[in-house]
Amino acid sequence: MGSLQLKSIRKAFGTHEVLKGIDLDVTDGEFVIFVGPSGCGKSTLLRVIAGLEDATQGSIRIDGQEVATVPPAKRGIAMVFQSYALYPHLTVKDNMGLGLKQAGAPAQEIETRVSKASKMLSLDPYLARRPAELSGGQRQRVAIGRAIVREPKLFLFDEPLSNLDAALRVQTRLEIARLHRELKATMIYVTHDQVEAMTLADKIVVLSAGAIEQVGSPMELYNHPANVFVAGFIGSPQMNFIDAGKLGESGAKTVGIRPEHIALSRESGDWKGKVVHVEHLGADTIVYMETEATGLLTVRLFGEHQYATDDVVFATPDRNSMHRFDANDRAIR
Ligand SMILES: Nc1ncnc2c1ncn2[C@@H]1O[C@H](COP(=O)(O)OP(=O)(O)OP(=O)(O)O)[C@@H](O)[C@H]1O
Repeated sequence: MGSLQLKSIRKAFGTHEVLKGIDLDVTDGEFVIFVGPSGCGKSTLLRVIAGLEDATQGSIRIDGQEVATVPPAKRGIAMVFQSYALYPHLTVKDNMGLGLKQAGAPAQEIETRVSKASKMLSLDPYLARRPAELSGGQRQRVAIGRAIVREPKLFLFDEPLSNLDAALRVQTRLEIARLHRELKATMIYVTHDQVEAMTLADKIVVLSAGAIEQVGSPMELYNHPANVFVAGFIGSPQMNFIDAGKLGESGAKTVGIRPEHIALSRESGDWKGKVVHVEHLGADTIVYMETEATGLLTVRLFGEHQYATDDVVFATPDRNSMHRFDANDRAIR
């Protein structure tokens, strides 16, 4: 079991309030991802859950039990850090078993659990090595293995893949998804990476300046962002925002349209403009254009296209996919 309830969590460092009243329910087995701009409080929230920081106020319940005053080691939590935090002088096997050993588990039990985790993570060939003799990806797997052997109620990950190169990030991301399926464990994960958030999460929590902007499944956030902040934060390239007045849209202040919901033509369309830059990504082409009606517009086209800077083009938005926001930047449903 591993459910988590946060109620009115506040955290201040001196007079600087970093978390401004966080309420969140995580159900057993859920994969929850915290995203938000740098400094919004993601890591602090994770550290408060782990007990590495004390909340200034609020309640934290794990499986219904208040843990705000329970020390980190007794919360049934295992945390995986970006920096791996392995002991350099211990072998992989001893690094993985250390937590259990310190908790006084019998040697046979440690052996069994380490062996099971090392098979899950394909670490068997490296058990006798020390961290310095491993690649970054292997070290991160050891750090994950060390968390698994403790059989925690909650796994907490703080940007675990950000020190890995792009290919290894993808591979490790798939491994974490598989582990989540196999372990059916509750996981809470902080990342900067949109793709990680969209592909791993059951539920994404979007934070800004210490408060929750929206909680929802990846597709809920993508299709129904609650406000301009979430609309601009989720999705890459970013949603286009256009002054509603310019489009003759009454009742809205801002209209949002995602780059993938705009069609381009050389002959005709709603907004005439000029291409200012083109990015050829192989599978996609990103066209940046300037139109009188909208200002700078980003358009994402599937496949290869021969548009070039200074071409005159017409953009047509898919009107059914437009988002409308009121004067308070809230979505109009
Ligand atoms: N120990 C501390 N003392 C004082 N201020 C702190 C401390 N830890 C964090 N902060 C401040 O709290 C705010 C939130 O920091 P936090 O690390 O939680 O943000 P984050 O969203 O994880 O950022 P990033 O994405 O850059 O890692 C920042 O303004 C940071 O400077």
